[in-house]
This record gives sequence, structure tokens and C-alpha cells, in this order.
Amino acid sequence: MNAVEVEELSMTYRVPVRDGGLVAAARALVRRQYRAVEAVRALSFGIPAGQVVGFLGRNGAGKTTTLKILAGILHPTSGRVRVLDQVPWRRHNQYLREIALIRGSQPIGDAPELTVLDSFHYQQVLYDISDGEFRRNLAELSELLDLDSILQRQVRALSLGERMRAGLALALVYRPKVLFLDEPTIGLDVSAAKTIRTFVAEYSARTGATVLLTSHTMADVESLCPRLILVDDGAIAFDGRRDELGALFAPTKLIRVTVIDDDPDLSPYGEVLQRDGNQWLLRVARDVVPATTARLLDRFAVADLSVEEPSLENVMDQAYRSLRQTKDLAS
Ligand SMILES: Nc1ncnc2c1ncn2[C@@H]1O[C@H](COP(=O)(O)OP(=O)(O)OP(=O)(O)O)[C@@H](O)[C@H]1O
Repeated sequence: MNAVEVEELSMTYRVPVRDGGLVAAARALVRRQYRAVEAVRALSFGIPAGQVVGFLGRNGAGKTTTLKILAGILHPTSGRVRVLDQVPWRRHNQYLREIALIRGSQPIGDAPELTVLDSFHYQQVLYDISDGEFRRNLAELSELLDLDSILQRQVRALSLGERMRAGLALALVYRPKVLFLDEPTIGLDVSAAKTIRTFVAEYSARTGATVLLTSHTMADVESLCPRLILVDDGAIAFDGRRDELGALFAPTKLIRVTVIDDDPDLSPYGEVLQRDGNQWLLRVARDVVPATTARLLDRFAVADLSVEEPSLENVMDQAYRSLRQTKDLAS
């Protein structure tokens, strides 16, 4: 059984619309008009327990809406969802104890006057955690997220990075089995973001937690998610491994080659992206990579040669362009 099971999930928001001006404002008081925004359209996917999945897509693609439905905050327009075999929007206590939604934009609850430690005690009461388990979990989280120096501080006085570390620990002190992480590194400096990434990887490895993560930071996705689901306009555009995404949307690879010949010219072998002395970086269509490497090895005295996938950032850029083009052609 999958930990997360989503079938034909759709969500349409009703957004009030009115023209500008006082007359229109007065008319809207009497008869309000609405416009439908289809945020999620017939999404289907399953996630086995323990898997870490990147949930990607352009701004407005429907990621946060999906995570909110899975976390039981929103009721969808239609579709079937089971997370740990429960219907999220029924919000049973048992369910809420087994999952956590953590949003990088709002990592911590709404009691900014409490200290971090008080917030932990509040979580202990709310989630009915035994003293022994609470002490163990808090000690482990403090160590992994370096919380000792902020436990006595008021939440309102924390920096964004400290807030995110505290928010993650607060959400995980009751040991949820499924994590929905919505841009957990947004706005963080490179070291703080790395701390969060390392922590998420360790948490899921240690506890076997299932993780669905959205991020526009490709380093998060690259380091954490073997499987990627790409949504576009509320529908799934891709579901598979990172190399499969590359093969689908970025039809090229990079050949990095160092030759020891004098004054070599490698430009006929591919698009030259970089040249540094005798080291060349060539962009080559995927299907001619084997033939091109064979020709290079045959023609030059090669000191070093490697074939590289384009960066995930590059692949995503090409994927978004291609999806936009398809949409423009269809409209
Ligand atoms: N509360 C709401 N009321 C009306 N429309 C909404 C609401 N929340 C989101 N939307 C719309 O639904 C669509 C999907 O939004 P959503 O926030 O799920 O996208 P996203 O993929 O998370 O985007 P981003 O990467 O920018 O965070 C967008 O068109 C958005 O404007």
C-alpha cells in the first residue's frame, strides 16, 4: 500500500470578481460574481512509504494547493485521496499526529511571544507526547538542528533561518510519518539551506518518513529527491527519475574533454560552451554522444573525457519553456 495515494484530484477556487469604481462595488454587495480558477486538474500519483519525492512546477502550477489538500487544510472539488489510508480533510486526530505540513514562508505557528522551548511544551500537550519520548525527540532534534542557543529565545526575535530550524523541529517532535515540505529553504542563505537539506535527508533515513517536497531551489531537489513529479497548469506533466526528465526535456549532454594535441580544434564535434587551454566543454545531442566520444578518442590524444548530464536547473528551464510553448500553441 502506498503512503500517499491520489486519484483524479481536482480543485477549483471560486474567486470573486468585480469591475473597478464605486457603482460596481455597490452592485457587488447585492449580487456577487465569481470566476472559477482551476488550480489542480485530475492529478493522480502514488508514493510508497519512505520515498522522498520532489513536487515541481512553475509559479501557480498548483503545488501548494495540492499539499494543502493532502495535509487536510483544503477540501478538494473532486477526487480521491488517501494518506496513510486516511482521508486528509476529515482531519481525524490520529491523522494530524501522523503528518506535518511545513511551509518555508510560514515555518512557525502563530504564538510569536512564546519562547522556542515553550512552543515545544505546547506541542507536547497538543500532540499528547509522553515525557520520555518528548525528551528523546527534543534532544535528537536539538542536536541535528543546533537548537540549544535558541531554545530560550522568543519566537518573534528569531531570524528566518532560526525560525525555519525551530519550525521544522516543532513539526517533527511528534514524529510524523509523512512530511509535506513547501519550499523549506526559501530565503535561506546557502549554509542554512544546506543544514535543512541534510536534516531532511537524515530524518527520512532514520525514521523512514515519506516526504513530498516542493522547491524552486534545484539544489534541494537534486540532493533529496530521486523521483520528481512535475505539475503544469494543475496537471501532471512528468513523473519519473531525474535522468528520465533530462532525457525528455533536455535533448543534449555535455562532453568535457582534455586533449594533449597542439592547438586542437574541437568545434566540429559539438557546440563549444567553454574552452580553457586544452580543456573543452561541448554540448552534443544525446543520440550522438557515443559516436562523438568515439570520434574524439580516435582523432585526438585524449588525456581525460567525461560525459555529463545538464544541470537540473538547465533541464527545468528547458522543461518550463517547452511546456509554455505547448500551451501557447494550444491556445
Ligand atoms: N485561496 C485562493 N483563492 C483563489 N485562487 C487561488 C488561491 N490559492 C491559489 N490560487 C490559485 O490557484 C493556482 C495554483 O496556486 P498554488 O499556490 O497552488 O500554486 P504553486 O504551484 O504553489 O505556486 P508557487 O510556486 O508560486 O508557490 C494559481 O492560479 C493561484 O492563483
